[in-house]
Parts: sequence; C-alpha cells; structure tokens
Amino acid sequence: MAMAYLAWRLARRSCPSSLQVTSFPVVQLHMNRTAMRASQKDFENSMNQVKLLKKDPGNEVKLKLYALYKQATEGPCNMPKPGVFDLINKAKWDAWNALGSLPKEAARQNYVDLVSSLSPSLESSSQVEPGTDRKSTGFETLVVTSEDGITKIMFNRPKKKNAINTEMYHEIMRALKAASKDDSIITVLTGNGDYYSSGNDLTNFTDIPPGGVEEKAKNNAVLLREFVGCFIDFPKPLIAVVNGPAVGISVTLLGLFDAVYASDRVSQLLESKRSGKQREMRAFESSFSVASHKQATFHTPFSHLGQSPEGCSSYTFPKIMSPAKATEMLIFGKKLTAGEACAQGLVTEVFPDSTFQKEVWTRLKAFAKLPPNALRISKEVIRKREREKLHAVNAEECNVLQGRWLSDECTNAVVNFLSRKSKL
Ligand SMILES: CCCC/C=C/CC(=O)SCCNC(=O)CCNC(=O)[C@H](O)C(C)(C)COP(=O)(O)OP(=O)(O)OC[C@H]1O[C@@H](n2cnc3c(N)ncnc32)[C@H](O)[C@@H]1OP(=O)(O)O
Repeated sequence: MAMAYLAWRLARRSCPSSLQVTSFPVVQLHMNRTAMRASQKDFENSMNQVKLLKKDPGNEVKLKLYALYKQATEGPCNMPKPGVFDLINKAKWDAWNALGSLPKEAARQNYVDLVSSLSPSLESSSQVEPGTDRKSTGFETLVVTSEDGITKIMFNRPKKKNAINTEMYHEIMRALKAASKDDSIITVLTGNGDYYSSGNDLTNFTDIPPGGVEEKAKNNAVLLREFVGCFIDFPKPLIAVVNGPAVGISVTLLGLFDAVYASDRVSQLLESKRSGKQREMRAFESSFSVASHKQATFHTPFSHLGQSPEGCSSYTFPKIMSPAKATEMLIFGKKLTAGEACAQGLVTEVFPDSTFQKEVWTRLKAFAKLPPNALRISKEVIRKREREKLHAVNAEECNVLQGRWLSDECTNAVVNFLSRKSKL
C-alpha cells in the first residue's frame, strides 16, 4: 500500500497543470482539452531531451516519466501486478496503474509537459547532441566550455566513438594551451556520447603525402610527440571524466592526468543480476533512457595493431600498476573494467553509472574552489621531478612507433580494421 500511496502522491504532486487528480486509488483525471496538442514528434523530442538530463531527476519523477511513457505508448496498465517484494516493478506498476484510463494523447501531452518542466537541468547538460551548434570558440572536433572555474574539453566525434583524427590532435593541443592560460582553476577532459574515446583514428594512416609512407610515419611521430608533450607540461590539475570505453592513446595518456574518474555499470548490473532483475533493470533504465552510458573500459590493443606503447605509458604504467599488470595491458592487450583499472591505480575512483555525472561534477566544482596558485605549485612540485624523464620516454616511444607504423604487422592490422566495413 505504501508504494501505491507513493505513486498516488507522485501523481498528485507532479501532475502537470492540465490534470486534476480527484481521488485515490481510482484516479479520475480531467484533461484540459487544449492541452492535448503534443504531437508524436514533440513526444519523441521529449524522449531525446530526457537523455540529455545532466542531473538525475530522482526516482519519483522517473517513475512518473515511466508511467506516462507507458500510458502514451501502450494505454492503460496491462502488466500483471508484481509481488510485494518486487519493489522496483511494484513501484513502476503502481505509477502506471494510477493513471487509470487516461487517453494516450493526454499521457503524451503530460509527458512533454513534465520533461519541459525539467528543462533547466537540460541547459548545462554535460552530454550534447552530436554536431550540436555548441561548437564554441572555433573547434570542429571538440566542445570547449569554461564555467564554475572549470574548462571542460569534450571530445565531440561521437559517431566515430570520439576517435582522434589529425584535426582533433591539433585542436586538443590548442584547447590545452588556451586552458593553461585562461582563468579556470582545473581542466577536465571527457567524451560526448557513449564512448570516452576509441583512441587514434585509424584512417590517420590512409592519407599518404607525396613523400610516401615514410614521410607519413615521420609526420605522425612528430605530431604524437608534440601532443603527448602538452600533457606532460600542462600546469593545472588535469582530470579525466571517463564516461565510457577508452581505447589506445586515450588510455595511455591517463598516466599523465592528476585524477581519473570513471563510471561503472557493472556494480548495478551485477546487483540486478544477483536479484534476478537484470532484464527489469535494463528495461527500467531504457524506459527512462536517461543518458545511456556504456561501462567505462580501458583497452590498449597495441600488439594486436602491430604497434607499441605511447603516451609515456611504457614508463608510467609499470610505476602505477606494477610491471606485470602493465605487461598485461600494454603487451597482451588485456581490457580492464573501471573497477579493475581502479584497483590497479590507473583510475582514481569509480562511480555508479546512475549518479556518475552528478557526483563527479559536484566534486570537480569543489576542487575548482581551491586556491589556484596552491594547486599549480603543488602539481609543479610533483611533476618537475619526472618532467625530463617523461619527455625522454615520449621521444623514445615516438621513435619506436615511427618504425612500427611502417611494419607489415601494423599495416595488416589497420587494413583489417578499415576493410571490415569496406572503409578502403
Ligand atoms: C598520430 C598519433 C598516433 C597515436 C597512436 C595511438 C595508438 C592508438 O590509439 S591504438 C588504438 C586505436 N583504436 C582502435 O584500434 C579502436 C578501433 N575501433 C574499434 O575497435 C571499434 O570501433 C570500437 C570497439 C571502438 C567500437 O566498436 P562498435 O562496434 O561499438 O562501433 P563501430 O561501428 O566499430 O564504430 C562506430 C564508427 O566509428 C568508427 N571508429 C571507431 N573507432 C575508430 C577508430 N579508432 N578509428 C577510426 N574509426 C573508428 C567506426 O569505423 C565506425 O565508423 P562507421 O560508422 O563509418 O562505420
């Protein structure tokens, strides 16, 4: 009964103005006829807007969204009533059932109304639609924003899993150089969409200059050395918000960051699996379709690609996680979950996917309130001991990679990847 009451309270409290709740448990809903205007397109747009919610709207609102979504798409509740101990599904059933015989059109309108009432939390979303017109300050492959003392550099090639092409290497360097001089206190790198980054864009190997593959390999080695050098020399606290899978150079560079926060769905899914509710948990999540993140994983398939470690990882990874664990990743290509990467010291902290963005950004905003000079000086005290060594390691890694990129092993691996979808 308590859950049913919650659902009724929910219906009563968060009913948009077009609905009048008159009694419980049979909820008589009188619709404002003029309110029933939401088109299917409005409804679909609202569903997409829910994906952009930065702040978790809370279970009550999510239950309401679920109920209205089901009523708008399937009509009155047609599910068998779950058992009293099946709390998640019971709450969902109660919320849907509480809508009684509300017509689909009215449910659709009220869904749209409810989502639009959440719109303030949409404005500062940390996830933006691919190709959004928020490409500020002249970046094509990034969205760079600066607020609350934080400069956020967001990889914005979500349709390509945020693969880093030549343009993006240059833009990340430009953004880092600007961030090192602006008035922000900390700098954050993150990904737009379901991936953090799938690493080097393998089509980088296809545009061969007049000097041939040797010239291409040399140009890439020069680019890579300058790119990694920007991370070695970056003077402010540099933090990675790993919102999804990370591959290759996007993983190896993490050894040069000052903090790495990652989302982890495994805990939630493991919990729901244990309680036999994985299907329901996924349905529950998908019915809300709040920002759909993949679990953050960390993969450095260099041997598979005929390549070798970069980003100073040949030095930082053995120091961070032990030579044996570094070998597993860098030589044998073991893919780590966020939890494993945290246990090995590559990730600072892992957060549940459902609260990841909220918890991480709350913490980052607190960091950004710390005295900026103390932050810079403390980072310098730590980094200066290693800076010369890191530049030497970077130079050596780039020289080795320059040779690797000319090898048959690398060429075959890149051709295999690009030809799997007839990219060549
Ligand atoms: C010049 C400096 C060089 C520095 C060298 C650094 C070394 C490295 O970074 S090595 C690591 C390189 N990265 C990879 O090997 C990852 C390759 N990508 C994949 O294995 C898969 O795409 C994925 C596991 C990341 C995702 O697979 P999924 O099936 O979910 O999606 P896809 O359909 O494969 O990808 C969507 C779309 O994006 C394109 N894409 C993804 N990753 C890359 C990439 N690294 N390079 C180029 N393109 C990539 C993929 O081709 C798809 O494109 P289409 O939609 O057009 O088919």
